[in-house]
Amino acid sequence: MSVPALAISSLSKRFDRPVVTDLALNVRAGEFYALLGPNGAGKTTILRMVAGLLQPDEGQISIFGIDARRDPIAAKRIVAWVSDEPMVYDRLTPLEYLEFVAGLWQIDATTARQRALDLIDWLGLGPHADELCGGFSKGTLQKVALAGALVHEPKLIILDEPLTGLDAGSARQVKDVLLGKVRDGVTVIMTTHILEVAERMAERIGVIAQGKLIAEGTLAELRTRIGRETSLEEIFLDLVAQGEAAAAAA
Ligand SMILES: Nc1ncnc2c1ncn2[C@@H]1O[C@H](COP(=O)(O)OP(=O)(O)OP(=O)(O)O)[C@@H](O)[C@H]1O
Repeated sequence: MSVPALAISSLSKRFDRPVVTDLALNVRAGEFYALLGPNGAGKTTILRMVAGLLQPDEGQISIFGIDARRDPIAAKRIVAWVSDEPMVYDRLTPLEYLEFVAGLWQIDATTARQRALDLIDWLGLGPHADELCGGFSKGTLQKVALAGALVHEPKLIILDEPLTGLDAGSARQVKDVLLGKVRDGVTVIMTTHILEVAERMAERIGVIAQGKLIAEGTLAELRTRIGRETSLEEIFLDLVAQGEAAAAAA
């Protein structure tokens, strides 16, 4: 069996209260995995720990067999993190920004330019290629940030609500780029509140409530679990209600 893209075990994090508790989660290499859950369930906290941006209190995180807590630099080399708050340099154009990021990864200039131009093309950033990022709308910035996260050709792409604030055309471009990456063998893990996106794009869906994985599977498996032929929205609401009732009873 191939090494999983992500293997999390016994992961816990508390702030003023427990936010992630004894979490186990596995994502296969090459899989498109959607993480769903109500507001405040702990999705971003989990993904920030995976991306090495937040220190867990306990637990193990393995990324393609690399112990991400012990060797965070090796893990970061193969991971992309795209947050829902895009941060790019205002005084650079998308091309300059992408070449700058490629330079940080020590990618040679010719390869960097080609990758930057490809990403600009795939994400429909061509019309803005020579404008400064400082003047961009949130949606355009979101696409530049995504391009920046992909320039080192990561094996695992982690996205927190990547489609928020994007118009239909931009959302389509981002979805196409992500599906293209999965076709090329890259693993994608994404949080979303747009259930239709999870339904259409993800091979497996994990449902988080109160920092725990309360259900996981293909849409068909989740349907079987609640025993009704219904929409993902109904399945989601049912599972979350069950998870919260179980947590309250514990
Ligand atoms: N740095 C922090 N300090 C204190 N509490 C935090 C911090 N980061 C997150 N939290 C709390 O942890 C809980 C989980 O937050 P998190 O952002 O992980 O949830 P989420 O599932 O991503 O929610 P949403 O769907 O609303 O984005 C929330 O109650 C949040 O207020």
